[in-house]
This record gives sequence, structure tokens and C-alpha cells, in this order.
Amino acid sequence: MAQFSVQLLASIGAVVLASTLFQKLVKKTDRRLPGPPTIPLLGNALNFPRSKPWIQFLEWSREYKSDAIQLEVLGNRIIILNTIEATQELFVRRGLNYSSRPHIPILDIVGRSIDWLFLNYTADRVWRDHRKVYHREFDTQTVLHRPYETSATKVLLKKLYDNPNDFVDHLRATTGEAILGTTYGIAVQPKDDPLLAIVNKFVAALDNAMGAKAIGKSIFNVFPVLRHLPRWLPGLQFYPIADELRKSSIDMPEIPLGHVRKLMKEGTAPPSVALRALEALEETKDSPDYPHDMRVLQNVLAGIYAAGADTTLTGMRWFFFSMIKFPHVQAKARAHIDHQTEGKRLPDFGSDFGSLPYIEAVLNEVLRFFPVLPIGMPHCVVEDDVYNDCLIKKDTIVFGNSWAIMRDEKIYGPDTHVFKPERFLNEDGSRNLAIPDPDQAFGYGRRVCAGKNVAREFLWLMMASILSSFEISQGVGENGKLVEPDADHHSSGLVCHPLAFPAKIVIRSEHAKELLFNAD
Ligand code: HEM
Repeated sequence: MAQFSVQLLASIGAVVLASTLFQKLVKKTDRRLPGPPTIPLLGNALNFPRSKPWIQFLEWSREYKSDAIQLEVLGNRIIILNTIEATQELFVRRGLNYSSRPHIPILDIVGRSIDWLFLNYTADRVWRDHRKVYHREFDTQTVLHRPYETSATKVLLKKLYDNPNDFVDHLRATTGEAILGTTYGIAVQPKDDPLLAIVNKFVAALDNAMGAKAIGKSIFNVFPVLRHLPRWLPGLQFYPIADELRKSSIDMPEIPLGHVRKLMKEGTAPPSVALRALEALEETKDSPDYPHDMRVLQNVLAGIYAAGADTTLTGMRWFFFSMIKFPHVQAKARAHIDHQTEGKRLPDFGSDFGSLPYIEAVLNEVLRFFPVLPIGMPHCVVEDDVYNDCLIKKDTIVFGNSWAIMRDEKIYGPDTHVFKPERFLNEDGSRNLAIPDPDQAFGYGRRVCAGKNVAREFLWLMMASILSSFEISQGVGENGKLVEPDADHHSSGLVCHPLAFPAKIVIRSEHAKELLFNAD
């Protein structure tokens, strides 16, 4: 009996211990990641930083001693990863679970025609098939895109000479021209190009739908159920905006590709991503996969412009900004180019790419110091997970704080708050391989920017060509005084560009002008 009691007690003890441990574990994983206090219903809506949220996110990360912090905004859980270790762990090592995109209810109203823009990361083949096409065309074959980038850059230099005040418009036209060239082989007409009009219509419709005002105006993102109400009810003004976006998101993938097909039949289609892919698809015309592959191709082609045009333009806007703010960097960069070209020609891919480490360092420093997407693009969690002993629930939105990581002195060396291209170089001016390229500028893990390599090359060419031809300095404002560009004046969306500032852009010499106008 006594023995029985001891056994019973031992068993009960074991069960209690196991249950306590289990409860502890469950309790542990019930914990959420630290973050600023929330209030019922609104969560962090009231203490969510209104401007430069990336700075506050880093401060919270320090205050709560956690590389990942959690916020809640109107029922959405949002996690911000503030260190490279956290992004490596979640976006890379656990990439299968952290590579989807959040559901944006507002886009449900637009319908499936917009699916190609925010592809979900799913175990099935759809997303992977898209990435395969991007990989084939953009990771290794960057050289195929150089002719379009080169000719668009030459046109840019002439425009900057003729009408320097409109430099942002010229940069916008140039990035659009190079991307449409490389994607569809389209040579954009100087005025009223019909295909460019289709693309611009889509971009405007998307801006309209995704812009802060539209989202604020529309209540669908907060209460998705409302989309089942009749469209004519007052307050549902989003419908016309959605209709416009639906129409242009059908035209954007279809019409330019139709144009290439027509030229292909006539045998006059210039080289392009579209032409190469259509030729390859011709051989699989009878395969049951053909319709799927054709749809993937259409989506990829449309995605190149949607993802590449504004981002590349923004990188160039920050370049102009930096050259005005840091004239010593501008002068040094120009001296390196003159030394390489002996002042006898414009820089080009064939002779100079890879031979101008200072220009690559300037490019890196612009991307690091003024990130185009300071908190990247949102990823979304597929299944519940545990990180730092805290529960990360399915459907949580996760951002990488690229701004914070690119200011981490453990990675980028001392004084990361100073604009200093030299950090990427050795004493002798060669590339210091101990300091990595600021890859966080292009995002994370499986969703990393599909056009990273081609974007870097195009930015390099535009930067080197502009520096070799022009001097850039502060422009004059409406009051007749010189204007110092202000880094605090920038757009507030995910893509962060400086607000308009005037610039004085002057050709360096008669010789520079000759080089520019004689360039074929
Ligand atoms: C300065 C120029 C650019 C910057 C800073 C940039 C940055 C980014 C970032 C931060 C992302 C999100 C990555 C993530 O979710 O973690 C992204 C995605 C993407 N980028 Fe870029 N990008 C640039 C240019 C381009 C260009 C020229 C192309 C086209 C060839 C392109 C194609 C894409 C595509 C297709 C995606 C979506 C990838 C996916 O969802 O799987 N980007 N980019």
C-alpha cells in the first residue's frame, strides 16, 4: 500500500511537473514580442510614428531590448526586424514561412486582374515560375539590357543640357524609356507615345488606389466585409478608383505584349525580354502548360515596369540630392572618372564598368544613406511561429528596417550617420571587401528585388555619365535665394523620395558638350 502510495505520488508528481512545464511552455509561446503599449481597438494607431517611422522603430527596439518589435494597427499585427541577424533568421533561414505578401483587402475589389502585382508566396508553382523568368533575364544576363540603358542615358544627357531645370522629369522619362526598351524593345516616341501612355495610366491608377488618401478614404481595408454591400451606398467612393485600376491592370500586361507579337510576326521585333521569352514559348505551344506560361510571362513583363521604374528614379533623385549636399564627394568622383577616361570620352560599360571603384562606392553610399524603401516591402507570415520565445501569429505583417540595418556600425564601419563613400574602399582606393554592398536596400530572402543587378548597373551608368558631363550645385528657389535641399522633406509612402528641390546643372566645358552631342 505504502509502495503503491509512493508510486501514485510519484506519478502524480510527474504529471503535475509535466503539466506545469507544458503550461509554462504554452504561456511562453503566448507571449508577444515587445513593443510600445497598445490601447483597446486602436492598438498603436495613436502612437504610430507619423514621419520617419524607421527611426522610432529602432529606438523602440533599443528601449525594449529586442531586435524585433511588435505593433498593432487596426487589428493588423506588424513586426519590425531591426537587425541583420533577425532578418537572416526569419526572412532567410525560415524563408518558407516569411515570404508571402499581406492580403490587401482593397485589391479584392479590383479583382484578379491585379494579382500579378502582389504575388503571394505559395508552395505551388505560381510565384516560383515568375521568379524563374526574372532570374533568367535579370540575375545573370544584365549585359543584354545595357544597350537600352546606354541609349537612354545619352538622351538624358542631352535633355539635361537643353533644359536642366526639369531634371526629375528627364530622369523619369529615361528610366521609363530604358525599362520599356529592355522589356518590350519599344523605342519610346519623344511625344505622346501610346504604349507609354498605357503604362503611365496604370501607374497613376495604382497611385490613386494605394495612395494614403484613397486608403484613408476607403474603409474596405479596415472592414473587408463591406465589399459585399451595394456599390451605390454613400461612402463607398473607392469603386470608381478600383474600376479604373482594374481596366488598366488588364491593359498593362496585354497591350504592349500584343505589340511585340505583331512585330514578331512581321519579323521586325527588336531584342527584348518579351521577344526572347515568346520565341522560347513558341516551342512549347502544344504543351498543356502553355496558357499558364503565357500568363506568367505577361505578369513578369508588367511587373518589371511597376517594380523598377519609380524605384530607379528615386535612387537617381537621391543621387542628385547627395551631389549637392556633399560637393567634395562629387569633385572626387569626377576626378576618378576623368582619370579613367582621360577626359576623352563618356564612361561606358565596356571600358569602365568594374574599373571605377569610387563610383561604385558612391552608388553604394547613396543606396545606404538614403534608402529608396527604408523599411522595404511587407512580408507576411504563413503559419504560427515562435521567435525569441514569443509567438508570431499567422498573417502577421513583417518588415525589415533596412534604414536601421544600413546604419549598423558593426556592418558598415564607424560613423554610419556620415555620408562617406570611402567606407567601401581600402586606403589604396580598391574595394574593401570587408564592408558588404548595402543589399538591404533591395530587400530580403526569397522576395529580394528581382532586378537588383540590372538596377545597380543602370544607376552606375547614369551617375558616371552625369558626373563626367555636368557640375551639379544648389539651385535658386522662388525667392531668388540658393536652396539647400533638406533630407527631412521627403515623401511618406513605402518608397521614400526627396521632395522637389531646385538644382543648378551646368555643362563642365565646351569639350564635355562636344562629347555629349557627338555620342552616337
Ligand atoms: C534602385 C532601384 C531598386 C530598388 C531600391 C529596389 C528595391 C526593391 C525592394 C526593397 C523590393 C522588395 C523586396 C522584399 O520584399 O523584401 C523589391 C522587389 C522587387 N523588385 Fe526591385 N528595386 C529596384 C529596381 C528594380 C528593377 C529595375 C526591377 C526590374 C527589373 C525590379 C524588380 C523587382 C521585382 C519584380 C520585385 C518583387 C519581387 C518579389 O515579390 O518576389 N526592381 N525591389
